[in-house]
Amino acid sequence: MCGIVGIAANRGINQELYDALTVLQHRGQDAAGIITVENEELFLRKENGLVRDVFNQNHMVRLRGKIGIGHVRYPTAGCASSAEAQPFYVNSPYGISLSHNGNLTNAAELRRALYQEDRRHMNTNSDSEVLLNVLAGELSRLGSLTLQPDEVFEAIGHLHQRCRGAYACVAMIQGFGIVGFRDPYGIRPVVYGVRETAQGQEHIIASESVALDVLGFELLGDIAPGEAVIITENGRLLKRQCAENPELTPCIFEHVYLARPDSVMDDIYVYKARLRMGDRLARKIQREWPDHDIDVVIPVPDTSRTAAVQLANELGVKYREGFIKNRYIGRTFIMPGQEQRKKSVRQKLNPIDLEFQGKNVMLVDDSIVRGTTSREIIQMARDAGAAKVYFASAAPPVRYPNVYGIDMPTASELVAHGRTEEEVQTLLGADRLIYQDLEGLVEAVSKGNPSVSRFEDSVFTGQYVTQDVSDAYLSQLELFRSDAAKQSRGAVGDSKFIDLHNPV
Ligand SMILES: O=P(O)(O)OC[C@H]1O[C@H](OP(=O)(O)OP(=O)(O)O)[C@H](O)[C@@H]1O
Ligand SMILES: NC(=O)CC[C@H](N)C(=O)O
Ligand SMILES: [Mg+2]
Repeated sequence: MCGIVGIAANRGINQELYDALTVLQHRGQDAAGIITVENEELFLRKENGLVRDVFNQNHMVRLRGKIGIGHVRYPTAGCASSAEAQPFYVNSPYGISLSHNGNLTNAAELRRALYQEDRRHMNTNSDSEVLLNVLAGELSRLGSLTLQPDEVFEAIGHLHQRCRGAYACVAMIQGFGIVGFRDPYGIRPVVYGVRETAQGQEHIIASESVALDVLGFELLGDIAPGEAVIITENGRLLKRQCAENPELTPCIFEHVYLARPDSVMDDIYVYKARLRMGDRLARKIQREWPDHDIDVVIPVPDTSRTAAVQLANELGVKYREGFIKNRYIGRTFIMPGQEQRKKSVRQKLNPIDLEFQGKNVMLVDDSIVRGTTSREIIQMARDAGAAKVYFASAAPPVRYPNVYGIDMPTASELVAHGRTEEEVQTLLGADRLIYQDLEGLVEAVSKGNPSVSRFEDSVFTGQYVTQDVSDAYLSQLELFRSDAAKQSRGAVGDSKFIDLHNPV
């Protein structure tokens, strides 16, 4: 996942883009960027780091203009170099920049075709640069001197025919406006909204509705799978379905972990979906372990809190905040290397001993992925004096790699891959481990919008909705993106990179 935003307003939007990115920071902590345009001149600032570190006052005053787009990055392709921070920019045609959330599954083929057919050269391994060049290629074939909305819609229709995988995007086309679009399965989220001002309407496109709330925009809706939404420079909003067979299949993991609880996605309140995950999990415990001896339910902050509170309610057991989170440490799971992730769990969470001493505690997390957090936290609970340590996961076992914008490229790094639940329990050192069933999770999420009949749930099932993910593709991905591969290339961190980017 990454966070994307685009704003077209009647006054300077640098501060609002910045504010939107801070609200989307949970979607990517590695790099951030903003590009704006004024009088045909583009202004770009992007760098590795958190939003607050990337932009200083000098950068902000130089980001002039009433139209712009931004990005926070969590790399899932290429490497962590600042050269792959987004938005990406290409000068021809028109001057186009792009912020992308997701991951293409046919980036390598597209890259070859772009060189052979269009003589387009790319110097990074980022799939987002490929996507931008596909868009640029289509627009240069179709676009007239004064670009028309119909031409943009048609170009995006062609892009859908060529690109595979997940892409929720916002592009800025110099002299035209901004355009948001979403892949034909709608795997990653993207919404749009409007704000009335004395000077007329202003519009926003963003990954999550929470960015609209904070900036005072009214939510108009989600960009539908395959759809494109154009906001022209003079504030007109137009939308059109550009894909032939769109089918909404949103990523269910957004609801488990990725999104903020105060966002609404595809008409589903993430917060309520998480409450229902707690409900379903409680029911499973009541079914399978009616004579449980849990004294207290303790969440693993932050994301699991919502599910845990409901689980405790349903079970009629005390809910206690037994771990205090250091608010200055970000999300551990989306950190780039295993060493950093492991170290951060201990730095991030500290137990309050008296909530553990002599008690049978049930720790609740939203998910167990590599097992980094659960292993550490179970040991911390024991060290704090717990009599028994039970562990519950609001999601089913994560057993398969993700290829659509979550950096889980390697099956063998997933603690539940090829293991039974009992084996995972032993490995994590829990006295009992309970996972949510997939049916329970799907029910919890889809109840918010029963018209969503299918979710992208490959991390649990190994079934990939785009149907183009072969074993060879997965092996290739593992070869390039596993923790071990990144480590041996020295690709975690940025110190090796020079300015015209040389991938490692
Ligand atoms: O099994 P693992 O590989 O450890 O991954 C799962 C953990 O990572 C996430 O927490 P994270 O610290 O990223 O963020 P949070 O504070 O939002 O819960 C998630 O909420 C789980 O706690
Ligand atoms: N997580 C994402 O959405 C990442 C976008 C893109 N694939 C990148 O690596 O930059
Ligand atoms: Mg967590």
